[in-house]
Amino acid sequence: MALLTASEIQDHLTALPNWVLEGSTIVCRRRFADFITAIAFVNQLVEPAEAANHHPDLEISYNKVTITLSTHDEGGLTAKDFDLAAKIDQLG
Ligand SMILES: C[C@H](O)[C@H](O)[C@H]1CNC2=NC(N)=NC(=O)C2=N1
Repeated sequence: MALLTASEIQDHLTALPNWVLEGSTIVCRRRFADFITAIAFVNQLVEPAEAANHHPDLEISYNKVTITLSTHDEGGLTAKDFDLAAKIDQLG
C-alpha cells in the first residue's frame, strides 16, 4: 500500500479530529475512568486490528492510553492507518 502524500494526510486528519500527526505517525490519546476501563478499551482494539492485519503501537499509563498508528512495512502513513483510526474512533 502506497505512502500517503502530505496533502492526503492533512485531508484525512481533518476528518479525524481526535488524531494528530507526530512525525510519520498519527497519535490519539484517550483518558478513562481507571485502569480497568483503559484495559477494556485496549481489548476492544484487538478485533479490528486483527481483522485489518494492522496493529497499533500502544502505551498504557494507568487510565491513559496512547494509540500510535503507522504502517511499519512502508515506513510511514498509508490508508490502512486512517481506516483503522476511523474504526478506533467508533469504540467506546
Ligand atoms: C506480515 C504482516 O502482515 C505485517 O507485518 C503487518 C502486521 N501488522 C502491521 N501493523 C502495522 N501497524 N504496520 C504494518 O506494517 C503491519 N504489518
